[in-house]
Amino acid sequence: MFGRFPQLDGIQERRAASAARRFFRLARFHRFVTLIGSGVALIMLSLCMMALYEGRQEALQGARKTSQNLLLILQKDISRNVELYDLSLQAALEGSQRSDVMALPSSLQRAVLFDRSVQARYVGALLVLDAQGKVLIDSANPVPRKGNFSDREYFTIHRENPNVGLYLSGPFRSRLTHDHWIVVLSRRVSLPNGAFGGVALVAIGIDYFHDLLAGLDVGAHGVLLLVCEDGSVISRQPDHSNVVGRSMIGSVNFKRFQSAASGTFTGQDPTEGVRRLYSYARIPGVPVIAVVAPAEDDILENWRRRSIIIGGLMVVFSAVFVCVSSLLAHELRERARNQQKLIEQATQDRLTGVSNRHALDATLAREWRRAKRDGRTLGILFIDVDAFKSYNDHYGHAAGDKALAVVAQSITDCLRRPSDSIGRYGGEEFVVALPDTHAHGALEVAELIRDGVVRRGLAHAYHSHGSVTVSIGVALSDAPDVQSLAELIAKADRALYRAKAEGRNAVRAAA
Ligand SMILES: Nc1nc2c(ncn2[C@@H]2O[C@H](COP(=O)(O)OP(=O)(O)OP(=O)(O)O)[C@@H](O)[C@H]2O)c(=O)[nH]1
Repeated sequence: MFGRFPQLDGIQERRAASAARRFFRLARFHRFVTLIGSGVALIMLSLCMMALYEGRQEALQGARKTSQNLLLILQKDISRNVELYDLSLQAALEGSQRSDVMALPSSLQRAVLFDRSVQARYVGALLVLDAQGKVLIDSANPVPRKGNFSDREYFTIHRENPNVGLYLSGPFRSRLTHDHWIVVLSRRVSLPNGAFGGVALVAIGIDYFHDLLAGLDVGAHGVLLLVCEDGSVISRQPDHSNVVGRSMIGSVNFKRFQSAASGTFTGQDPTEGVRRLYSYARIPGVPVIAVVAPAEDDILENWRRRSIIIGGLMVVFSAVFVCVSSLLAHELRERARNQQKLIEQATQDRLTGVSNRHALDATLAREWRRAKRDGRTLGILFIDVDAFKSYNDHYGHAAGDKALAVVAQSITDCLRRPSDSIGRYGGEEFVVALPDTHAHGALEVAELIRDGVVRRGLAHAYHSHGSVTVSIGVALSDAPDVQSLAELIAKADRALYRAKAEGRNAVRAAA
């Protein structure tokens, strides 16, 4: 029953403590691994989305710049040509007002009035009309062609307003050139007294605008447009021939073109349902608005393709990252569990669930050191199950094991402070450590334990008390003859011996 208390192993205790620390670190950490993994994946996804969004904005910005450049080309080309045609117009107009020029022979007169620009590809004819609208001078024919143009809008505008200056008409079909679409650049002829003397005009074939737009690329679904400020379409790419001369008045987009000298906006083409990035500007010197409108789908086509690849890869990568984090967390959790099992196996008595001898030794050593350091009293209860040999002999070893587990649980139930601890010392012997406990308290706990075991009522017909009982020896570390833990245990052991000798089911304090 009584054995010598062995030397306590400090190294083993430290190892157990460090294993426990590792376990708690792992246990705490694995909960955060999935969270951190998901957080990192989310951050990576957000950064990728931001970069893709940035790419989208850059693509739109690039398209806006390209459109501005195209507008500039349109503005310069049209302005320069209008300026040249106007110079020819002014020369012809001034010449036609000089009597000496008009008195020249026809071929000489034409050489003075018309420079070579009137032979340019897109110029239909340069005409000077008299106050009744009849052709006075015709650049295309030495004998002026017959016709009266007093009903034309440009004619009435100049007749009614002397201050119009250079006027560009909307597109209309020419009477002189087989119904070809033209626009007319015109100036008023004023007599010396200021009265209306007719109109000088240059007819420009609409093909000029068409060819100009056809040379520019705005993507497969883009649109280029030249429209008069009064709303009549001069040219459009594509669908040029179907829309020339049509009015855009009432169109939402046209209202926006009118709202400022230049600008950009994203809008829907009402007839085609295509979203386009519209850039528009007025052509200096003439009442014409140039519009460059690439389709949003064309602008973003490359960006979309890139986004799908990068975004898809990023989503897959993030998912893999989260999966790996979860696997890592799972692995850590398993390790923590195994670590916990190992700790339990290393410190727990399998049969009773209380601390095994190894852990008990470590606990007793620690509490002894603490008691000595803090000047407090450590109480020790040495507990032995009475007549356990005969219990085993009569009820069998398996029943004996169960009885030991019941006794251990009964003892554990009596320990009220968290610092109190119990361990299986060996066989049917248990030791309870009661830190910071004086004689009165230790005896009280011992009595509680003894009584508790009796109350369990585990039948033991071959024991004089009729049920399983325990005997308890109590010793305290503040006794003058106790100089070491081994002496303390030995003292408790001796007190237990007395309890056994004096009838069992008893508590005895060390003398
Ligand atoms: N079932 C079981 N029996 C055990 C275990 N450990 C020790 N024992 C038995 O406990 C008995 C202890 O007997 P003894 O030391 O003679 O003491 P006792 O019969 O309890 O008599 P007293 O202590 O004088 O009351 C032995 O028969 C051991 O085999 C165990 O884990 N399970």
